[in-house]
Amino acid sequence: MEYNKREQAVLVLNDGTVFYGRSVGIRGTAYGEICFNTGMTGYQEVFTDPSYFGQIMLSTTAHIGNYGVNEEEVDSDGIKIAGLVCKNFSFYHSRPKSSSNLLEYFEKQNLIAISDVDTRALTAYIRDNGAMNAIISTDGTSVEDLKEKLETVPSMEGLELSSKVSTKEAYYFGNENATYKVSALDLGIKTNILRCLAERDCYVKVFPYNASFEDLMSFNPDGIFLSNGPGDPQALADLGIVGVVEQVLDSGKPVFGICLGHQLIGLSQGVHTYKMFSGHRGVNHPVMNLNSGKGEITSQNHGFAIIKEELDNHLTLELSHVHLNDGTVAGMKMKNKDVFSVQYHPESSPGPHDSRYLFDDFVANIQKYKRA
Ligand SMILES: NC(=O)CC[C@H](N)C(=O)O
Repeated sequence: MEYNKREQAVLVLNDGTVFYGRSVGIRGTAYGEICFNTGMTGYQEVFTDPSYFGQIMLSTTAHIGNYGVNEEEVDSDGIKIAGLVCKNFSFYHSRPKSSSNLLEYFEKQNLIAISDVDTRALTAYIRDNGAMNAIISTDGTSVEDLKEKLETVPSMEGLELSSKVSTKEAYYFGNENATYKVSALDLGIKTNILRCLAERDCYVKVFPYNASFEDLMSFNPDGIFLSNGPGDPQALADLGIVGVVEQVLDSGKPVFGICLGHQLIGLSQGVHTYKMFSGHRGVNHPVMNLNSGKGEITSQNHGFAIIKEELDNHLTLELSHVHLNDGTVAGMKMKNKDVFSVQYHPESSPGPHDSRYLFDDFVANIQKYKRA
């Protein structure tokens, strides 16, 4: 359909603020927490990242869709965001490696999306007013009805969402003749993490979020990986998963945690998480590695974080990486164990590869463990 013939669409924020645009997905309404991602490229990886489940994605980059869709550039089995808000949506794309255009992809995957929104104003508004729920509608529902619906949408704080995106059955990833074996707890794992492990000679068995410690050990792993994922980490911990994490840390095997996995390691050691005023989502977040003294530009996607002060003089944990924009906890390690975790995304899909060394460090810990 011609661009200027697309139906009018509307976005309503929790506080009643309204923005208008045009529908560039299917007809309907979608709701969730609205969050902005500042990455200029990598939209398909972002849309399929399970950590975004339940969130309406606001893309600050001015163009979405211009390089189409490539079936290989996914981080899970399909789109995970609840809806999309963007400025210019491209109905035409140009790229030899693309298999279709973004509109067809949205239609196939049932995504509700609106374009032609003043995304600069909207981003500034959310940045100044903090994380909030929103609803977008492309089917003509009145603003009054949308406001009413919005009142019933739960806050992200207190929401457990790993159960909605985790695998139902355990599965294997990589080459079964690889040198190392890793058990991964899937709390909403991004496929590129599995690729990064497989590339480093690891054969991975991926377990559902509610796997027991015994399940994870049944693979006789040389190391354990705790994944990223959506929702409030405390709500997931309350399901009892924090007890499994504690057993994993006590096992003496090397452990690596990313994002939600990192937050769970903290919760298992008695430190707390909090909901950030405005999360970190993009591909240019500066982080300092306190051990090497080097900076790294990282890919990030989180709305919760570890309370930094609680790491001061902590019995078992110490700070290893700091976010240079706001000083928040970007990474930590256990004092007497080969256990470390980061709040950001070293698999960087999308994003710069500065932090891929963390996968090498994990494998080095695995080698050390196997030698001992
Ligand atoms: N990428 C992630 O794992 C996100 C973790 C958690 N859901 C947060 O928003 O902080």
